[in-house]
Amino acid sequence: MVVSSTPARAAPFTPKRLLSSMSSSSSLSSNATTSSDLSARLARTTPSLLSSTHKKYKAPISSESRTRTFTKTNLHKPLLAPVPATPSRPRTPGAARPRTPGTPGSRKGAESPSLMPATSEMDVSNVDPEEVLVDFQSVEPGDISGELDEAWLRAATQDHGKEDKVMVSIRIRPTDGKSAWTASANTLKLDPTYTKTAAQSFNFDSILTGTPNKPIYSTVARSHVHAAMEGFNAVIFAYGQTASGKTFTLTGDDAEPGIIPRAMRDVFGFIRRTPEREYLLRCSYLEIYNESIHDLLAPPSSAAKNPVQIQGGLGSEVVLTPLREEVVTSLKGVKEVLRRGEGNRRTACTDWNERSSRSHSVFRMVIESRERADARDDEDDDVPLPSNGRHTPGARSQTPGPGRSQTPGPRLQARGGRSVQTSVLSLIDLAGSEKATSDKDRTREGKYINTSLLTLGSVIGTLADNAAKHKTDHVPYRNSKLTRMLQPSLSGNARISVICTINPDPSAVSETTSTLQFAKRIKNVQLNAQKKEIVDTDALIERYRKEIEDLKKRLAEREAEAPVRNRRLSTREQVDESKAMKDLNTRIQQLTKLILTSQTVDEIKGDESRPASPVKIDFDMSPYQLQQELLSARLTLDSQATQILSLEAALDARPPLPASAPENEKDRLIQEQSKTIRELEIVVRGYEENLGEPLRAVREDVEKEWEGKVAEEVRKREEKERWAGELVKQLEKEKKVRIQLFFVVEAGMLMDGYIVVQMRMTLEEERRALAAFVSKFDSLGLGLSSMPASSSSTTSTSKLRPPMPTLGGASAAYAERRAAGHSHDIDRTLPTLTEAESPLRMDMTGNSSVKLKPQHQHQILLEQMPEEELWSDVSFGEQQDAFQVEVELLLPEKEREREREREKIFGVVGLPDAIGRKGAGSPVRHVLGDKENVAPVKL
Ligand SMILES: Nc1ncnc2c1ncn2[C@@H]1O[C@H](COP(=O)(O)OP(=O)(O)OP(=O)(O)O)[C@@H](O)[C@H]1O
Repeated sequence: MVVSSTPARAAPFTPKRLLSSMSSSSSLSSNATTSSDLSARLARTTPSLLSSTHKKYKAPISSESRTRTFTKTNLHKPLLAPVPATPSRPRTPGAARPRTPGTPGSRKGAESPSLMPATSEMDVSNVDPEEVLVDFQSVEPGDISGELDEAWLRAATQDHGKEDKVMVSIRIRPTDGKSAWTASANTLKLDPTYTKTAAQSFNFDSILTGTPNKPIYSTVARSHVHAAMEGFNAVIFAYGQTASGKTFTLTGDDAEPGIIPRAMRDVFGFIRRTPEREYLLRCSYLEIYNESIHDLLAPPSSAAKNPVQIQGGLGSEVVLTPLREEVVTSLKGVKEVLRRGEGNRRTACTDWNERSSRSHSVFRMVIESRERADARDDEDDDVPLPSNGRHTPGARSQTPGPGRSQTPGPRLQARGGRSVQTSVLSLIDLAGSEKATSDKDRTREGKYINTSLLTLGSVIGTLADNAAKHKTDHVPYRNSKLTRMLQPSLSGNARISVICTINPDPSAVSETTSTLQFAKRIKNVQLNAQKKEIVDTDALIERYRKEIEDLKKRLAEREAEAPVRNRRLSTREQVDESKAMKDLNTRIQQLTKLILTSQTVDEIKGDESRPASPVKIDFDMSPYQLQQELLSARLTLDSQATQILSLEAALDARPPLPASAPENEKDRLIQEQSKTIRELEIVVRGYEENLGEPLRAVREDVEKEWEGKVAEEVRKREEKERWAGELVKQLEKEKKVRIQLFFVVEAGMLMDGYIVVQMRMTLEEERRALAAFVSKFDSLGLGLSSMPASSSSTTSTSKLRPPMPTLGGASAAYAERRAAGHSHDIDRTLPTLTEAESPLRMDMTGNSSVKLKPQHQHQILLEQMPEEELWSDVSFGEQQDAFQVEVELLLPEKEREREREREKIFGVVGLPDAIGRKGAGSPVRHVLGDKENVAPVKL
């Protein structure tokens, strides 16, 4: 924007009279100001003030007035003594630090001449706002110079203020000692050596370090100040532990002006760069001390007597009364206001800060603006008052919005069709949270401070929670003056920037962590700032009035000419003429209705007797005119009925709007939405026509290709499932069979055992019978003689020569056969079961399923049998001569040896002693049982 290229105006909205000693030089040279006026005002101004440059913002220190010693040179040296986190020990009385005054209420500001009511020329309850407007021409170039460098302009491109979240930045106070925190552009990490818990790390919009305040302003405040200038409410506040640098950030000092003075400079810079608008600026300055609100611009005596009260306004708005607002027209004026307010602030020396703020301070600027008349070239600008001299009450009322409800004072009015925007910029320096001190007064203040900060924390916590979980829980705004005052902004109708100041010292880790937790919570609060705009109805009404006058004049002229003219006109022309007159009438009625509607809003209450219908009947009309009137009224009714129908249809078709949308924005929103709908329809149509068809074709192809494959896969899967079902059934069956088989085999085995025992017994019976028979046979002398093999050739037996019985012959023959019979094959074992028959094939390991068992396990089981059982398991041969062999097998090796010896000596087979033995030691006990009374054969 090229400011210098804008042409100068003849008599624009520059202040027409000097309103304060702080007025701009252009004002000073105004015609309305005489030189004596000027010198009188200058006399009231302190010399330092007159010579002040834009760098001197610092107000004289109030009650504990002490000069700060910051200079450009010492800024680069270590500046700060480490700030202890807690008061470690009580201070010695009479130490170097200046004493805190006994009563904080005794404010030195009261003595300042500038605080006297007479000097406050800008306390302008009676000032005509039109005369104190500020525009680009009234801003002195010197007021804005020095800030417009490259970094400044670069910062202007980032507009955090547009977001619907609170902008949260951290400023780390420089320290000479060790820092417990490591900072990057957006992240702050706590050194693990200072925490016992898990590593702590925080993310914010920006992390700022160092002493210069200019980058701080560009980063955290500038976009919000601009938002306020554009019509949005904006709040910037500093929060942090005591002595962490809040006041330094907000107010600063001569060398490093803080956010407030820089914001004021920026406000005038903005006005200078906006030639199309004019502004009305009003400032107020208050503090909340021990839960009561004090007007810092009012004379201290009256401020103490009349604390400011908070009253409810419209919706969540608040009204502060009585609160002084001062109109400012230049930067110097603002500086003066700031200086007075600063001087009245309560500060005191505490254990941590030589000049600690003992209150929350709020500097507010109400900004009202409207388009400049010459920028608009509005023909109605100089419209005189209506002929009846009546103003439209709606337009004359105070400007609605935060400005109106807060305080009385001059208000900018919408004019000549130009609407007014109203917004409030609040710059807040909160008192710092702190711990109890040795001083009673400070401790009491500290309690109030901490309580209101705690309430702020819980309000923020609830708001953040509500936003995150879409809840509408009660927010305890009323629990403290601070939160109640901030209610309109915290509930969303403001752009908020918070700068949390921290002390990086390791001894302050817990306080810093709690500040960072607060910062984290407030980041989640949801905002939805809206512009406030007051539409000018006066100008519109004036326009209507003028039109009505014109129309009436034309109608009267026509009516006057009508009798003569009608005689000359054809019937058709007469109809046309009557139609034209009817149109004029209709238009007059419509405009009258519009005027009445806008006036009704404010007048109806005071004028109950006014007729409801705005149409007035003129009883002086001629019958012809009345007929025409009737005709036109009917036609109007018809067309209105049609119009209503079409309007209703249009209303139905209207896109829905949020209920909260401001009235004056609705048309624009509807237009925007209709445009978006049209564009979307075009996009959809384009998609259908261009992309839709090919995509559909591709989809169909793919579907076709995959249809068969999918069906085949489904079929295969079903088949597999069927097969798996069959398998399961088979397995079940098999399992059952195996279990049955197992039981059968078990039974078979038992049966086998039984049969074997039976057989053995039978054989044993037979053997005994045979032995008894042989003995008997021989005892009867019927035994055959033995026939040695050598003589067999000569004495061989034949049918003719049968062998002859001899005494003991049978036994001898038995012995002979025994001697020769060793070669006999004797089946010593029981017949082996076939593999299939053996019950030992079954797996008895406990598995439920029956499995085949390898043969060697059968053997292993046998091997594992005790020796005794082995013995008893030996079978007897069926042949009668196998008996001896059986005996041998049953005897241990030594017994067998002895047996062989005996055989050699006696030449006969004798039953071993062992056979005759009784008791557990007998190996054949089980076989012979109690039948061992069979005596051995004795020769
Ligand atoms: N970033 C900084 N650079 C240089 N000096 C600083 C900085 N921040 C704070 N200081 C200095 O530290 C001291 C305490 O700062 P300040 O008074 O701003 O703290 P505070 O947070 O406002 O404290 P309180 O809550 O007690 O009012 C002051 O002397 C101030 O100049």
